[in-house]
Order: sequence, then structure tokens, then C-alpha cells
Amino acid sequence: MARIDLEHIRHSYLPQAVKEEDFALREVHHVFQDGSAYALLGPSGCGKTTLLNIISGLLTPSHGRLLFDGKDVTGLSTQERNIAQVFQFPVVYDTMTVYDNLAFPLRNRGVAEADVDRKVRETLDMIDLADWSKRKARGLTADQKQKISLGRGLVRADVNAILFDEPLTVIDPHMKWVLRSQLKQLHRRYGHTMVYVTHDQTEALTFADQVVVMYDGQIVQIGTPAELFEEPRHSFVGYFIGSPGMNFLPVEIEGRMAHLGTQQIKLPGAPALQGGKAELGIRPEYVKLGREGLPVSVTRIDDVGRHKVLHARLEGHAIAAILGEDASVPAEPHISFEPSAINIYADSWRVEMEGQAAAQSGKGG
Ligand SMILES: Nc1ncnc2c1ncn2[C@@H]1O[C@H](COP(=O)(O)OP(=O)(O)OP(=O)(O)O)[C@@H](O)[C@H]1O
Repeated sequence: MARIDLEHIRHSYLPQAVKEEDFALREVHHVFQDGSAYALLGPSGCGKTTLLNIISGLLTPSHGRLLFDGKDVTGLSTQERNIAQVFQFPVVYDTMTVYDNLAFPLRNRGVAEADVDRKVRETLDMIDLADWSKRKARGLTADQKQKISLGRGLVRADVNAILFDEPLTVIDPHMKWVLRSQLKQLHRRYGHTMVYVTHDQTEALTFADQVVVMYDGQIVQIGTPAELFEEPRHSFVGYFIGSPGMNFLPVEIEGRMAHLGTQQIKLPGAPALQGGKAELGIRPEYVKLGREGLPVSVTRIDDVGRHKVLHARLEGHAIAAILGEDASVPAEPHISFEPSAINIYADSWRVEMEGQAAAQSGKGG
């Protein structure tokens, strides 16, 4: 297992990159701690696979260095980095049995046969293929073959890291859930450094200790699911995490007051801003509907099972609120915001508010 340092990594697929837009990865400078499970989450094209391939050694970055436990591995091959990888589609030896497919990476490294047997049997149980161990991989379903690929990634205990690139895409929904829970258990048991690429927020939030949100070639936040929910550092995180995502309203700030058209919203602190223009971010979970507060016109109510989502217009801007199952809309609907859940953004980045810490400590109490 290893700590992974990404030092000022930039990557362009173009031979002569000049402009910022020429870079698939603009600047990644972060540390992945030894033994933690990270999910790289973001929309298609944001650079997740590029970053994963740089960590695995399939790709050499145009700029920057990669360290494993302080040792520079930027110029080393995948094999020399000693990592295991699981890809989106199965990579198995069709002519070998399921058992031998799992034993292969261990025998390759000269592991004693008794240890090979113990590890292979343990892994077969985990991926639920013990009954298939003597079968040739050829002829198995795509689902089963992908489980073998997962097993091969997990069978070795001595790797520096295990990298997963959307590994559950071909797995059916129920099995997806089972395998994700098993991966998490395995992580708790063996403490491997794991990096897991996905564009599915449920997958990222349930698998990882730390979710790495990527947007437009950058890491915009690394945090626990709760941190991403409560205090998105970048407006993209607010928008991308949650269902529906965070509401954003253009405001003019004056001290502790945000002006939205003709309305005023009191803030939990004074934002540290240059100039007055900003965006107020509030999650639909913290927007309350009632008879007091800011007047809104309701456009639609969606019933989504255990709660309802209200869509309304506030000073000409769209706003969503999550309501209880039995909530009713008053004749003259108004909304109010949970003060400690208000975030302020300038140029998409969250701005600290003076005095907010005291307000935050009262949240949810
Ligand atoms: N081999 C390549 N040659 C040129 N451009 C590439 C290559 N691979 C990726 N790109 C570009 O780099 C950017 C980042 O791609 P990358 O595959 O890393 O994103 P991603 O977040 O993994 O997306 P997806 O979820 O669709 O796989 C995209 O604009 C993509 O078109």
C-alpha cells in the first residue's frame, strides 16, 4: 500500500499544447493518503480516466511528478509500480479455469502454492464464483467474466494500490450493490489504497471514504460525502451532488445582507468578497415552504416517492425545495432558507463568511 502524491500534474494529448483548453488535465496537485479509498467522480470528459492512467503508468503526464511513498515513479512502467487494475470490460484468459485466472497474478509473483490456494478460495467466495472454479472462463457471461477481473484485481495483498475504471458497468443492478458492499468490506479488512473512477454519484458516495470531484480537467474538491453535501467548495459540486442539486441565485452582497432583486436575505456572516456580485447557494433540503419569508410562484410539484420536490420562481429565478410527503402549498406561498445552510460563491468558488462558524455549530442541533 502506498501514499500517492500528485505533484503539479498537467496533461495534454496534443503535441504542442499552449492554451489552457489544450489540457485534458489542467493542474492536479493533491495527496491520496495511504490506505484510503477514493472515488474519482465527474461528468464524461472531465479527465477521470486520464488521471487514473497517469497513476497506473499507462500514460506519462506532460508536466509534473507522481510519487509512491515519496519515491518518484513518473518514469516507471505499470508493472514496476506494482499496482492492480480493473477495467470497465473483462480482461480474462478464456482458456484458463476461473480458479487459474485468479491464481495467475499470484503464481506470476512466485507466491507459495498453499498461499495461492487460500487467497484464491477467499476471493472466489467474495465474488460468488466458488461453484464455478473449475469451469473455463470461455462461455461464462459478461457479468461473471467481470467478476473474475475484479477478483484478479483483489487477489494480491502486496500491491501499492488497486485502480478501478468504472468496473461495475457490465454488472446487473442487484449484483452491483452486492459487489460494491464487498469492495468496501475488503477495503476495511486489508486497507489497500484504492482509486475508483465512476460518473455515478451513488456509486462514489457509497464506496469511497473520500470523493474526488473532477470538473473540466481539475479536482474541484476532495471530501467526505457529508462535506460535499454541506459545504461544496465549488458550485459544480453543489450542482452535481444531490438530487436535485443545489439552488444558485445571483445576489448583490452588502455586509451581512444578500440582495436578490427586490428581496433581502440575511446571511449567517459577512462574506469575504471583493466587490458585491456573488451567487447564493442553498440546497433544496434547506428551503422551507410557508406563509412567511420570500414570495414565490409555484410552477410544478413532483412526487418522487418518500418526498415531493417543489419547483418555483423567486424574483424570476428557478428554485427547488424538498417537501414532506404530506406538505401542502399555502394560498400565498413563501419560502425561507435555513441560515446556517447558506453558501456564498464568487467566480464559482465558495467564499468564507465571517462569523459563520458559530452559526454552523447550531445546524441540525
Ligand atoms: N487518447 C486521447 N487522445 C486525445 N484526446 C483524448 C484521449 N483520451 C481522452 N481525451 C480527451 O481528454 C479529455 C478527458 O478525457 P477522459 O477520458 O480522461 O475523461 P473521463 O472523465 O474519463 O470521461 P469518460 O467518463 O467519458 O471516460 C476529453 O476531452 C477527451 O476527449
